[in-house]
Amino acid sequence: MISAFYNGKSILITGATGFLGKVMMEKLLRTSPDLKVIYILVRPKAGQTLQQRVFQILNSKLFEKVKEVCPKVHEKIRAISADLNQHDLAISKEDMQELLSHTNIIFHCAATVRFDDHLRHAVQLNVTATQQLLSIASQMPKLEAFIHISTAFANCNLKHIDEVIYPCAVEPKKIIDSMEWLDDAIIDEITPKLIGDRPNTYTYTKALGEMVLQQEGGNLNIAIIRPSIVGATWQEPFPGWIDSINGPTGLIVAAGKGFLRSIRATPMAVADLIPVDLVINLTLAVGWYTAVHRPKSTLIYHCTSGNLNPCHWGKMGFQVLATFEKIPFEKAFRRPNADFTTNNITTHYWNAVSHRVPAIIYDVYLRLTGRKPRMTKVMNRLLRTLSMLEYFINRSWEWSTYNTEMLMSELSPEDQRVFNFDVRQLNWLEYIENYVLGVKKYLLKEDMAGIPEARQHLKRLRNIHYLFNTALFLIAWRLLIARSQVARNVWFFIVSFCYKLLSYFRASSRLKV
Ligand SMILES: CCCCCCCCCCCCCCCCCCCCCCCC(=O)SCCNC(=O)CCNC(=O)[C@H](O)C(C)(C)COP(=O)(O)OP(=O)(O)OC[C@H]1O[C@@H](n2cnc3c(N)ncnc32)[C@H](O)[C@@H]1OP(=O)(O)O
Ligand SMILES: NC(=O)C1=CN([C@@H]2O[C@H](COP(=O)(O)OP(=O)(O)OC[C@H]3O[C@@H](n4cnc5c(N)ncnc54)[C@H](OP(=O)(O)O)[C@@H]3O)[C@@H](O)[C@H]2O)C=CC1
Repeated sequence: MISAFYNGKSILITGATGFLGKVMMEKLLRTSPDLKVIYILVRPKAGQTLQQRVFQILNSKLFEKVKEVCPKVHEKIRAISADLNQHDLAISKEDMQELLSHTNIIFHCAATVRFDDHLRHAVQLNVTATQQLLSIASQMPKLEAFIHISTAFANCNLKHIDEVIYPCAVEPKKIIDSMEWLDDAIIDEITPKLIGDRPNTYTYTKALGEMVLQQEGGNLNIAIIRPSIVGATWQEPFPGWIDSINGPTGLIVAAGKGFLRSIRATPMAVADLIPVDLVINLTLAVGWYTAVHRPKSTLIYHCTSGNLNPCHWGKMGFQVLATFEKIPFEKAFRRPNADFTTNNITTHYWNAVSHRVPAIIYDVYLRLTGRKPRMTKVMNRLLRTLSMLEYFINRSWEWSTYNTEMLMSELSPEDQRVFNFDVRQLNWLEYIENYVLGVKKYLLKEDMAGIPEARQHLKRLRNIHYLFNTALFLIAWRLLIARSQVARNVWFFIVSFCYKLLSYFRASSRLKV
């Protein structure tokens, strides 16, 4: 039923070149190959035309399967030049006319997902662009549904989050207006006050974006999806696909390559990860439901795992490390062996001992061998990233999921299978193993044939590690016995004990002969 609904439709997707957008295009084309057209708003990027960007995406591994059912995928995608940072989204008059007269469904995925984006930029993309898209949508006579992708963390200042839009202290309109005349220095000064008890501009502006939908949605048929932390594909088009470094993925890379050795996290906090294909299945089901059933009010759907199938960061971290044993990453800096820390003192200690000192030693080695030092810079970036993510791995949230469960019960058995968003069916251990494998194959583009060499490399690193530790111990001991009578006495005791033991064994072996 859902597949049939999208056939013949003209669908507009923003953020189609991003992580979620690509998976959405793929699924739509695979399950509704007779859809009329997917309009995608794409901004030009340096050195690449729009067509080149789209061509690159459609020729990637992700789209291999879809070509079996929809060989002419290229003809179904119509890229429209747009920039969500610009007034009217910088869409040409002709393109705008085409969008206005044909679009049936809008999926608004585009956003800045950077946690530390400047408030002006985050407001422009996550709030003002949403407002402008709404205004465009309100002029579309054939529009059946406007589906907005928000985040489950838009209200992360609360512990229990319901499927409602929570108001922010300052009206979004006022924020949008003030961004036009305030200079950067003043914005920097007021940012902490505006974001209040949220950790960053991202979560704050996503919350403002929701308010804009509520206040300026007019008669539009709107629904909001709030996914938690989106991870690699679970099942479709194949397990483990991922091409984004955001969220846990970057830390999996850093741990697998041996840069990340310790991380401040609460092992028993819920890791509310959700596979990207599951998010997209729910989104497409919501698109269908919103257009066909036209609910009286804007429904919000939490796309989370914690209340139905919880997994904790401790279990997840453990499984990630276990997978590195089977499937090591290539050219690791050190052997993957990360651990969780739970307080400030141990975090500072391990950051110094496991992150900064090895980086300094390696940079000294690079300098001595005539190369440019770079490891300290890499480590500093990693530590900065860790500090940004820490907020989310030391807390647990509860999201109610009545609407999501209601929707599941509205689907036919066939739709429940094709657009499966039942997270209770997910086996975490299997999922995480496929995730790590997917990071290696699709993000790092490492060949599976290189695994034996990667194992050898890890063995060499282990030997270097033992050698280094032994040398360090001997140097420390030598310094100690030069300075302390007690240490000297202990040393003489150990040496004479070993000598006596050796003499005893020699004598007893001679007696036997
Ligand atoms: C038994 C115990 C075992 C322990 C084992 C440990 C194994 C580890 C596995 C599991 C660990 C769990 C980790 C959990 C992480 C939880 C994340 C939660 C996030 C929740 C968010 C809410 C969800 C959303 O709504 S939105 C999507 C999320 N958005 C993001 O993730 C964006 C975050 N990124 C940023 O904001 C920026 O990139 C920032 C601020 C972190 C860094 O900005 P900066 O300007 O300094 O640099 P960039 O140019 O952006 O990047 C520099 C450099 O860093 C790399 N990088 C970027 N992001 C990450 C990342 N997440 N992890 C690691 N590395 C990252 C980037 O690729 C660049 O590298 P280059 O080599 O320089 O190109
Ligand atoms: N990933 C996650 O863990 C989660 C994501 N979400 C939400 O899901 C949505 C998609 O996120 P995700 O796919 O991960 O993000 P990505 O960063 O992968 O993609 C963002 C998309 O927005 C586009 N975009 C950004 N700026 C502009 C602009 N000025 N003009 C036109 N397009 C622009 C990007 O285009 P370009 O390719 O040109 O950069 C890209 O297509 C977002 O709304 C996010 O808030 C919610 C919860 C978790």
